[in-house]
Amino acid sequence: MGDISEADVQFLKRPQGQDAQADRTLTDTVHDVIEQVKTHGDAALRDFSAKFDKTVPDSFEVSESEINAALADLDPQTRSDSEFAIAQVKRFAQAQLATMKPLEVETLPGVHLGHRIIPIEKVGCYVPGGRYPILSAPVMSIVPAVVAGCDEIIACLPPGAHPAMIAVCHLAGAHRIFKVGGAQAIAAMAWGTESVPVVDKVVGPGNAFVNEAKRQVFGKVGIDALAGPSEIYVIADDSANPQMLAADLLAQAEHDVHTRVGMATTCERIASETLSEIERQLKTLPTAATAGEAWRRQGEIVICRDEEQLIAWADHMATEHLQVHTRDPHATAGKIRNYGSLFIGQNASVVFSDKCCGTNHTLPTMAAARYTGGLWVGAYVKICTHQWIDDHGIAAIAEPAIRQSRTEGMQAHRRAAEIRLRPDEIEGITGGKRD
Ligand SMILES: NC(=O)c1ccc[n+]([C@@H]2O[C@H](COP(=O)([O-])OP(=O)(O)OC[C@H]3O[C@@H](n4cnc5c(N)ncnc54)[C@H](O)[C@@H]3O)[C@@H](O)[C@H]2O)c1
Ligand SMILES: N[C@H](CO)Cc1c[nH]c[nH+]1
Repeated sequence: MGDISEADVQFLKRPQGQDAQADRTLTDTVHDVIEQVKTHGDAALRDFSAKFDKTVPDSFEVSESEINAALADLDPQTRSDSEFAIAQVKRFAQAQLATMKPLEVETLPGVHLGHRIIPIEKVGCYVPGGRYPILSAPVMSIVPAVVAGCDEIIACLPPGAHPAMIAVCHLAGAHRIFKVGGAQAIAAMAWGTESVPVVDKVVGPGNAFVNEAKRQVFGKVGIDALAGPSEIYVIADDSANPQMLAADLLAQAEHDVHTRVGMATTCERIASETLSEIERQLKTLPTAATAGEAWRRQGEIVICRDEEQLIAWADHMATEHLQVHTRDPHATAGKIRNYGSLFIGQNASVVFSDKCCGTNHTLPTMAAARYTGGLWVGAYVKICTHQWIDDHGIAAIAEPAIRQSRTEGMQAHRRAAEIRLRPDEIEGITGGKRD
């Protein structure tokens, strides 16, 4: 398993290729945004807000009265649904945090090693808000930071975002909220401006500009993962329901014309029925302009020989969301390695995780699931090791360190080890005869 390519499977529908020129333009645009924000601070934020968001707020920071107004205007049912989502995400994050334990272990007599779990002090949560007011987005980025115990949690969202988004940022637990969007928000949180404070780590999903900016500021600040335009993949056998598959694929396709959606199946009937069903459902979908374009550009349907090939293909795609619609979905799921989050069986639609079931909806895209999972409470803490060595331990650990340092020609390292084993004997340090 593992080595599989497009030549091994049959395509009923292929996605269009990536546009390399568009990728280069994105990189250059974002580089310019970051440099301008780094050099000119708030003045650059004002320029980019005018250019990309067509609105410049009087103040980038959301005031207490704006928060209160946003809370007052929040429809009670919407508030209670958001509070439900907050509670669900909090419960799961708390349970996940409880699996992370501090460690103290004596690996040799006298050699004590351990780690502590330390919350990151300042985190910046990017809350996407360009196309849709995704009310669960602030919940996913902010609630785990609260659970982790971060001291300073700020949120940035586009200046045109719906006020309900501000209200949910507040309900989720953000300490300060800023109306700055896109790459300029990421640059502001990484480098700081007169209005926006520097953070230690930037988290959260966003469009291609936001993700390219996260990639470019990585190093100056930490980032969670690249969580770009949404993706969904479904693997299915002949037991699947094409109407459900089409509905799930279109649900992600409505995000963005860059959304990658696809399915692989061992059953040609399911493949062609899903293809027709997508076209049928698009006719009545109010967001068909975006969803239809995403499907035409990025949609794919693949036919695989058998379940083994289906699993190899899913691992090859390493998509953000992977739904498993087979007769024994738990057995199939247990064999898959690469996914941002796994949705096992027909009832587990991505839409539930998107909104409120409690797993985090911020997940790796662009095949980053090969090397990372999604945003979680663990992304807001550092696991930092420590050690202490008593007199028994010195005897066990110093000799190999001395020999290794000598072999490497690292004489200062050798001396620093030896002074602890034979304190009076080191020439050049304690006046002894040994060097
Ligand atoms: N992977 C995940 O976990 C996940 C979760 C939620 C949302 N998403 C994705 O987040 C994205 C949200 O995108 P969005 O656009 O609605 O909101 P967004 O907040 O990510 O981006 C809006 C910002 O983009 C900037 N922008 C717009 N056009 C620009 C241009 N031409 N040049 C430079 N900057 C520009 C603007 O400043 C604006 O504030 C979608 O692609 C969605 O699929 C992903
Ligand atoms: N599917 C997105 C993550 O890729 C999250 C989301 C929430 N609501 C709708 N979508």
